[in-house]
Amino acid sequence: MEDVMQKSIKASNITFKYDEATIINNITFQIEKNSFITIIGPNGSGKSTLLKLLASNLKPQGGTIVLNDISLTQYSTKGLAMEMAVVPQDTAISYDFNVMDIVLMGRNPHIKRFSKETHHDLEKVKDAMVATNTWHLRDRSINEISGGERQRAIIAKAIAQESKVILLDEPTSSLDIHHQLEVLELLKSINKKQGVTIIAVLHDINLAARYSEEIILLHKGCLVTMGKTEEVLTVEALKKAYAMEMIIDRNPYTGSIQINPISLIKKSNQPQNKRIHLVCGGGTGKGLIQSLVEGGYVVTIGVVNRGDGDWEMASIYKLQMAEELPFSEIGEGTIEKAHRLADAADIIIMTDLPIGWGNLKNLDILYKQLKKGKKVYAFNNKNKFDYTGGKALKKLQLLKESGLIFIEDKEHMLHVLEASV
Ligand SMILES: Nc1ncnc2c1ncn2[C@@H]1O[C@H](COP(=O)(O)OP(=O)(O)OP(=O)(O)O)[C@@H](O)[C@H]1O
Repeated sequence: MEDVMQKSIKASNITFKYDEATIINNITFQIEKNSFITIIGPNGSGKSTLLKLLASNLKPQGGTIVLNDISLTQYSTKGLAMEMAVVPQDTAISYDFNVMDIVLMGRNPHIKRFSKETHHDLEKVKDAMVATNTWHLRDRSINEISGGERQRAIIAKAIAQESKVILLDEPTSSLDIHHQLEVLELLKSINKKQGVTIIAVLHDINLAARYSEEIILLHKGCLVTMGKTEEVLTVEALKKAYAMEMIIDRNPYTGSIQINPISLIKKSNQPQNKRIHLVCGGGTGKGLIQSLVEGGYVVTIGVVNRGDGDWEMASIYKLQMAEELPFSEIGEGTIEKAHRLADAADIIIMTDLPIGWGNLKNLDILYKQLKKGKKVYAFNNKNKFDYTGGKALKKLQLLKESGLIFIEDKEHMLHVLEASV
């Protein structure tokens, strides 16, 4: 019993259909009080429909939704409005009210029948309008302000309503980046300071990652996963929902996880099984790997250390690799594998990677292929190259004498490859 009381919302096996099409398919989840949760998923996955079900604007054909231990079906309109405010996706309003009148409507559940708003109601309205930066718009017609201003006004109405749950459908969709952050910061602050549960549909995964503590991930009306943001936003889960490869790292400024989608669409009229072996490491080859794979080349990698940026990118594309344990010196078996991969390649490229004692043997791969008469390219080093006290530089000199071709950067390399096809 105690457990149930803690839950703000409990949805059990909810199913919703439009005609014969199942839009929400047997979804079960619980949302704790004071949560900041976002619903994400690709277009048409059922996010808005789920929000409308939670708002009781739609009724599920199967399953139940319980708010604070009471089924949604038991609430009167006013009773539900005391508990829950809704900011819909479409904020267009057909009547020509001024902005303050609209925000004041948020106080309706609190105003007794046939009574007028009190000073307290007006104070609440003003507070909400100041917080959403709409107070200066109070006398303007709701239909004569911008879409972004209207969105903020509707959020002000929801805040003025003083309910313990606010549902929002894409609250930042028509806002510029400044107002997006302002609105999400505001929602975060009322979530933290006033304990208001925020449930928002967001299509921007990075904003969801930055602001929400928990995420519901939908795909074709089914729940892919739900849980703490960092646990839900995994490459696997996102791949399943969005049918795209993504790289996940951390935003160095905000510390929140950051999703970088990678397109896998291969161009058709492209190079035809030409094999390229890439000697890279430490993330110096990430961009090139992506461009080469998307360009239709068969790319092999190595030796790289497991877990580094290039290894991660190559793993996403499932490339053949000669890989070594993290921070380990290249072993005999691994270098042999790298030689075999390079033997099978038409072209060898070395990125702008630093060479230390651990990966010095990688230079031997280049030397062997030069001796075989293959084209071997190396990026002109912009960073420090030699961490072996001169040994790597000596080997580089030998490579130069053996015909190593230097290129400037990734774009230059792609240009050279294109010209040589
Ligand atoms: N009124 C309706 N009648 C019939 N089908 C509908 C209706 N509203 C939505 N749908 C369908 O239900 C599915 C889910 O729509 P929904 O708007 O919930 O998805 P969504 O994830 O919010 O999408 P988006 O990211 O594009 O806003 C879609 O296939 C949509 O075409």
